[in-house]
Amino acid sequence: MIRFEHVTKRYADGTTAVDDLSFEVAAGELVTLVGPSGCGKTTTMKMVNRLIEPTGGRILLDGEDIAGVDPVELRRRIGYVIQQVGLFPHRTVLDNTATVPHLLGVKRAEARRRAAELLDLVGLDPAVYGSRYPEQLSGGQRQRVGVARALAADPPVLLMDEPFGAVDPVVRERLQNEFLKLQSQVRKTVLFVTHDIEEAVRLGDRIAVYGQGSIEQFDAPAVVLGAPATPYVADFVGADRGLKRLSVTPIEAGDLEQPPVVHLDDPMRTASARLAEQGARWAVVLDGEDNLHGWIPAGAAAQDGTVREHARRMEAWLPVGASLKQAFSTMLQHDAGWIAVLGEGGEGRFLGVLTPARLHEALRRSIDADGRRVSRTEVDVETVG
Ligand SMILES: Nc1ncnc2c1ncn2[C@@H]1O[C@H](COP(=O)(O)OP(=O)(O)OP(=O)(O)O)[C@@H](O)[C@H]1O
Repeated sequence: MIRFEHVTKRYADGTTAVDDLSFEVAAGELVTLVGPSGCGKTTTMKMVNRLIEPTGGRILLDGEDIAGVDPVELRRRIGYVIQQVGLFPHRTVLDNTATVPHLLGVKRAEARRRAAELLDLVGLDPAVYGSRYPEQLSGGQRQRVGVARALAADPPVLLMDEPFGAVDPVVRERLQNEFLKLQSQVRKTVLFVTHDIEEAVRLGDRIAVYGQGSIEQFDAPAVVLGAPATPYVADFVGADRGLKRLSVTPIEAGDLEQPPVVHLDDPMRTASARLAEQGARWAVVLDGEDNLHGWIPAGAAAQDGTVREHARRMEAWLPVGASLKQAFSTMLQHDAGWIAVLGEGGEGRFLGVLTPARLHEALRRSIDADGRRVSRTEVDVETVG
């Protein structure tokens, strides 16, 4: 969708901001450009909507060299969100959002109707906020209007330059989550500039880590964190990259342990025998439909009645595909030594359990797999103890 071919930008004073840059962003993909101040991120971005012209190479949009496209026409296909949103101070939130479609010839009523829908989509009730003026909004709300406005003309491409840079960390995280949800619905092709590696990792399908004017690594977040391509990237992503990586590494079925499983209607005698046979300290309890009910400790091995009378509920569970960070956090939240993992969507069947040891193994296996570019199931890890 967006393709950089050997793009260079040398400013008049001789500064080379971007040097022989080549990369591609697929349709519907969100790529974050991350790197220290002055490394050329904004220059890269502004070349896409021709606010800056490259001095070498070319940029293709949907296969078309943008050098031959009229800049005004080009910008209609590209939404642009920046840190200081630049809303019109004397226009209401609704009119701010409706401006571009209206300029493009959409009838005023229709443009306003669409603007109200978009405000809703970014989490601002149009009935409450639509008639306000920008100065009557918080910083986070202004950024949301900026995103709604950029989406108003329904462009296939979005350029976002530190859009959440000026709000406090809590609001920032909320905006990031909302934006991810929004992106899963609208699936724009997005180039997103940030200097914050956490933000880059959370949002990006892939990340471009910039050195000085060039890309040091262009990969999925988990790969950048698990297998940094150069010492520079390792240093940039930080010493705690293992911890950051937890949040971008999903739980896979192959990571799970299979404890003894009993059913609610099993006689206790059967359950006790199964626990003893496997030398287990607890078993997972499923109901008649094989859905997770809870667990039963070996200590409750009374011989009378059914499992139902002794089973305990289990709240610590996650769907497969949730992140290892969520798994760790769920363990801590429920003070649980393990969590149950269910099929897709969380309503699925019981797949197995994740223990701290298994979590650690999963992390090591996925780092190794990314480093060697093989699938996680192909990796064996040796464990200590
Ligand atoms: N108009 C200009 N003339 C000369 N040099 C420029 C110009 N604009 C940017 N530069 C230089 O080009 C380099 C890259 O700038 P750019 O704004 O792309 O960096 P950035 O990675 O976006 O930085 P930041 O995160 O601080 O915004 C910097 O060294 C900058 O000083």
